[in-house]
Amino acid sequence: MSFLGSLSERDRVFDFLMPAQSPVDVRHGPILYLEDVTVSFDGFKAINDLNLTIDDGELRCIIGPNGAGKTTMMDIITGKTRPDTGKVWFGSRHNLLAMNEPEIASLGIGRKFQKPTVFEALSVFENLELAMAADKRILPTLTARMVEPVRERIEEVLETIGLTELRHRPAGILSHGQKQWLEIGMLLMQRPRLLLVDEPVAGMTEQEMERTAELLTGLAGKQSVVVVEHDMGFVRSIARKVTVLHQGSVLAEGSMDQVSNDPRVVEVYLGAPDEEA
Ligand SMILES: Nc1ncnc2c1ncn2[C@@H]1O[C@H](COP(=O)(O)OP(=O)(O)OP(=O)(O)O)[C@@H](O)[C@H]1O
Repeated sequence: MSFLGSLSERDRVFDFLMPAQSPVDVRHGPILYLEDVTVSFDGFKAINDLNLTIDDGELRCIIGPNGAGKTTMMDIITGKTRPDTGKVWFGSRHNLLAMNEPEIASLGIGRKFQKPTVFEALSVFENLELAMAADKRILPTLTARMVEPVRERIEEVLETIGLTELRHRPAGILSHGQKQWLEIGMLLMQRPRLLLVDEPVAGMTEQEMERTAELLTGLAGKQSVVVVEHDMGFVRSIARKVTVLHQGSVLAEGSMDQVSNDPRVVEVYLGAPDEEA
């Protein structure tokens, strides 16, 4: 049966408009749970007995010096890197270590890499449309027969990312910040439960940073958001709970004030208080 034919057979139009197929169970605990996770590269422990929990709807900032293991941690959550030991669970139902990358993504874990990867020749709207289709080969068919729920979802996301006015402009003309928001929008099209965002404000203007802070804090609650960022001013502006990674483990965790006054954090990462600003 053709793709469009199959649509008429179904009581719902697109899977992306529905919650993740196998719901994440957070009734008795966090949405993300890492226990005693260790991974070595050629004998070097990039992640070393890491324990981390993220609550449903939480916005968590992860900071730490270069090489602390932040990227490797994200790679483990998304299934790109397999740990040597430990447990990684998404809610109480999904053991992420038993799943591959596409399976993990389909649970509703979206990852935003530092560099934006939008399709520059396509319009903002088309980029969102493209992100919606799990099978990108169906895009031409979809464009010709746009269904209302899809359009509504795109409009909703355009509003969230603040690009409604630019919806018909090619993504190539967007500023760096706008491209980053578009890419976040592309992830939102799939209604993720957990968003992992790597250095979202690198290269942004002050104004773009402020808008990004509003965007990310606005997303929290509806989904869980984990932000890895080096810009301490930005972290301070969005932070609720902050986790400091160092040598592959959690060095400190708490409010921004708590961690930035922790002498161990000052020593390995932030420097003397007067250098912090
Ligand atoms: N595939 C790999 N092979 C060998 N070593 C690796 C590999 N991936 C990461 N490492 C090492 O593991 C450590 C942690 O790296 P990671 O990129 O996770 O740190 P990070 O906290 O993200 O750093 P940054 O802030 O610079 O992005 C580093 O010492 C890095 O060199």
